Amino acid sequence: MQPLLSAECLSKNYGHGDIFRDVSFTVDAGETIGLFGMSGSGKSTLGRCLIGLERLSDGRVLFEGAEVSKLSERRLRELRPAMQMLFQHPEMSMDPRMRLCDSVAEPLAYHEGRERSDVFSDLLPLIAAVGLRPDQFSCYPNQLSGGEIQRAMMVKIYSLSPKLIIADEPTSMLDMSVQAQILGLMKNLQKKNNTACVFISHDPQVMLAMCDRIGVLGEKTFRVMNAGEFAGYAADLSV
Ligand SMILES: Nc1ncnc2c1ncn2[C@@H]1O[C@H](COP(=O)(O)OP(=O)(O)OP(=O)(O)O)[C@@H](O)[C@H]1O
Repeated sequence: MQPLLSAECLSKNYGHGDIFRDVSFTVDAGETIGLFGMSGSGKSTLGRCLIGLERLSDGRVLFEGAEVSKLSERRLRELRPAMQMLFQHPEMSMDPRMRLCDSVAEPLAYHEGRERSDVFSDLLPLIAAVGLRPDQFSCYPNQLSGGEIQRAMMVKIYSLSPKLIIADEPTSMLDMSVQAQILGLMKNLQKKNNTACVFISHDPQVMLAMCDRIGVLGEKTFRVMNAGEFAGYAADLSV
């Protein structure tokens, strides 16, 4: 079976030497693969390259067999709902002047050519699934907590039924108990929708809680480990 995503010999440099080099891995439908590495190792850059938000220096990314960098603007726009990104600072992905009901409904409304208010009523089951109340969506982003905005962000992203989510440290700004709740929600939604995920984090415990396999970005090296192997590697790091 063809993988959902194939990363083949990826390299990136900004003109001052490679940030990462020779990165290869695959992601199957419904699978979560971690990207782990120290600060500055290139995790976020790699995540952006995977879905065509940033240009690679070398190598190619195939999404459902099609090379992402060779897709036309139109095809990339059509594919956008299938490839979503969840960020560390969800408030930056929400327009501060827009009520949350409009923000979360906007992508699906745009994609399907419908009114936002019409789309919002379709999102009620998803809103319940992430543990929010519909009335909270009358608020502006600055009226909710970080955990609540990340939940609202999940409504916005999952409304598009993505096949792949690049989650870039989505819980690192949240306290431990809220972090555990959000990770649990992500796991449930992924399982229910068979969504694949590339989960970026520098926290070994989060990697082990979320990921089937983990790609470790080292000093110009990249190695994919299974969870057992990674647990041993992480234990050595903390000695
Ligand atoms: N647009 C850019 N232009 C030049 N250098 C960049 C750019 N974006 C990232 N970098 C550099 O690439 C390197 C990797 O950055 P990146 O943010 O991908 O690392 P990271 O592993 O996600 O780090 P962190 O865990 O601290 O978020 C850093 O040295 C950064 O300064």
